[in-house]
Parts: sequence; C-alpha cells; structure tokens
Amino acid sequence: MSATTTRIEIVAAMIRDAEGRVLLVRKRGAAVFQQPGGKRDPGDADDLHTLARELEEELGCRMRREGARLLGSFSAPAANEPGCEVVAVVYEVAADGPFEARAEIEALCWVDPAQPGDLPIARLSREQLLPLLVS
Ligand SMILES: Nc1nc2c([nH]c(=O)n2[C@@H]2O[C@H](COP(=O)(O)OP(=O)(O)OP(=O)(O)O)[C@@H](O)[C@H]2O)c(=O)[nH]1
Repeated sequence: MSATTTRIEIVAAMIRDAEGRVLLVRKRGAAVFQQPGGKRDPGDADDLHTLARELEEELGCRMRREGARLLGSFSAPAANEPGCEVVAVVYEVAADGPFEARAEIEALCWVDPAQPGDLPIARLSREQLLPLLVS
C-alpha cells in the first residue's frame, strides 16, 4: 500500500463457539463476510468499548470485557471500499448471545477456521485472522 492509500481504522472481534467456529458477518449490500466490529466513535472510552458497542449494535449480543485477548493489529485491502486499506486491532472475546443480524448486518455465519471452504470472505479475515486460529 502506498503512503497515500486511505486507511480505514477499525476494532474487530474474533468470537468462537463451543466447536471452535468463528463468527463472521456480512453487511447489507456487501459480497463478503468479515469480522464483526467497526470504526471508533469519539465517545468510546477504549477499544473494548468500541467493540462492545459495535457487537451490541450489529448482533444484539453482550460482550464480556474480562478475558478479552488482544491478537494484534492487522491490515489488508478493504473489502468494500476499493483502493482503501483496512487496519484492524483485533481481539478474541467472549459474548453472550443470542446473536442475530441487526442494523447494517444482513447475514451472519459460524465458520471453521481450518476449513472456511468457498464462502466469500474478506481478505483480512481469510488471509490473516482465520489462520491465527489453526494449530
Ligand atoms: N468491521 C469490519 N470491517 C472490515 C473488515 N475487513 C474489511 O476489509 N473491513 C472494511 O472496513 C470497513 C469498516 O466499516 P464498518 O462498516 O465495519 O464500520 P462501522 O460499523 O463503524 O460503519 P459506519 O461507517 O457505517 O459507521 C468495511 O466496510 C470493510 O470494507 C472486518 O473484518 N471487519
């Protein structure tokens, strides 16, 4: 990416179920699935606050701050904004469901990180985040 590439900075979540599958979401009108999360708001106290707010808005679930694990910062070409780069601070977190598609989320799915198959998945998730969970 060049120095002039527009960066989209987000906080993103890896949420796993009892079988180890990872929760992905697809925004309305988008072609690919990606991690739940989103951009920071000025009123957010910290990144976990951003994440809890986004997860509640998008999925109606309650994130647990305790046990949150910072996985790192990752970047890739943005899924929905041509020519932009997404830079994501990513946490593995637990959340209490039920999980349902809300607000701008049209669909959600649980994916085996070792075998995502041919589901359309954003590059950040497919190339960098899902592989972190494969031992
Ligand atoms: N949330 C999220 N965004 C991602 C991921 N991968 C990726 O390329 N992106 C890009 O980053 C953009 C972030 O926008 P967003 O829609 O999640 O942010 P937001 O909820 O704050 O939206 P808003 O701008 O409508 O308030 C997405 O449109 C997408 O192009 C990902 O794993 N999670």
